[in-house]
Amino acid sequence: MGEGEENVEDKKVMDISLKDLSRILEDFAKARDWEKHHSPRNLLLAMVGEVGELSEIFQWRGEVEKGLPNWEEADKEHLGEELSDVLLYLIRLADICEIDLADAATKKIVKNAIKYPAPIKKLS
Ligand SMILES: Nc1ccn([C@H]2C[C@H](O)[C@@H](COP(=O)(O)OP(=O)(O)OP(=O)(O)O)O2)c(=O)n1
Repeated sequence: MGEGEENVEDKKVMDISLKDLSRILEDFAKARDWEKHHSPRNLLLAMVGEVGELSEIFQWRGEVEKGLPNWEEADKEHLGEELSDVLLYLIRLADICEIDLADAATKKIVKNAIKYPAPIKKLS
């Protein structure tokens, strides 16, 4: 097990930065000599594959209620894993492309707020 991996597997992580996850994924790939496979295109295709696996969980279920009240715990756990696979490939893709994802996402939220201003609430 590489540096940082024990930490994320053994206890519930309440807060971790995108940068920390990036470094863990970099170490993970280095330890397995996978860096040669982690090209932007390969990572993008792997991520899209995981989006497909994520979609399969929702496929044929009909509309799903917020909080997934009627789901089995095992299905919720599976959902968490597929969401994580998408996130991890996205973070790795951004890192390999030398995009600071936290910075880019924060700037994009600001841009969205300018494009879609919230309606002004009247004082009553
Ligand atoms: N070359 C690789 C292969 C895997 N992973 C990591 C990123 C994902 O989080 C996870 C994906 O692993 P699998 O390809 O085994 O996919 P699943 O975990 O979805 O397994 P399965 O497809 O059997 O459900 O492993 C990676 O970084 N680089």
